[in-house]
Amino acid sequence: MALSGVKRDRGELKIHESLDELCTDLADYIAELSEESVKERGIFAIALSGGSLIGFMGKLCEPPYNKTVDWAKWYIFWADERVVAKSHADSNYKLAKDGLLSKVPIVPSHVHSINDSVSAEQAADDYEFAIRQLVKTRTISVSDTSDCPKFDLILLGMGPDGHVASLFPGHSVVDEKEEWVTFIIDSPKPPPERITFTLPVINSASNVAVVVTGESKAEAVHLAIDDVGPDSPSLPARMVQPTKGKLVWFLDKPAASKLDSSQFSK
Ligand SMILES: O=C(O)[C@H](O)[C@@H](O)[C@H](O)[C@H](O)COP(=O)(O)O
Repeated sequence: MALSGVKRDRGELKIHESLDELCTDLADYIAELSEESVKERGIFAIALSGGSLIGFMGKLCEPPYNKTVDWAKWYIFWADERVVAKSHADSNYKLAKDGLLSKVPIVPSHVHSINDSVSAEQAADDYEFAIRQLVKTRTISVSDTSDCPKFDLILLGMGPDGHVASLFPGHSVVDEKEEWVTFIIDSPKPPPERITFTLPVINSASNVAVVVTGESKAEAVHLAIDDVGPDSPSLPARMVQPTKGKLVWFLDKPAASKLDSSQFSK
């Protein structure tokens, strides 16, 4: 059974005994949010990331979810994308297409991937423009407190350095406040050219889930969640603090192994 706890300002923590348990819990969580959102506004606007996340979402392609989720109402976006051709092995679009989107009946015109034939800067501008059009028509809701888009769900992974989306520690993109989508051409994790949602957009979402597994990330999980004091490095993952939305961490035991355990109950 998963351990869970709520940490003030750091959201809900769910710690799983096994990856299989984590995947089932994640599929349940996404399916429930999809149902709620479709009931409320007829649409589910979800932003994906790359990395191991897509593999962890695999159960959505299996019964019962493949038949019970209202896939026709899903609109797909990317919280970050590598600026490579959509057919390239590094493409987050390709990862999601092969691992999820091609296996469930999503409407092709609801899949909003980046323009991969222009520079990173242009791709970020084009993506922000596309999102602005969809906010205008309320395919994506709008935040009550800013003019930012309010995605129904943003799914993030986290690197061992504490990066989320393509917001890397110490990089100026972490401080971007004006743009919704920005770009980098010097990513420490290859490939170097990427576009990424900015923190104001991530923090305007109705729901944000960060999915993190493995011992190599335990220290960053600790720094992102525990009360570590002002002298500790402020990781991008720690800056994920939805203003009004709900934050949930999906962890396995190795990733959670350095967390202060006093916050959990069975
Ligand atoms: O495009 C990317 O590189 C990702 O979106 C990135 O932010 C990823 O989510 C983390 O690096 C975690 O990746 P893993 O789960 O594979 O470690």
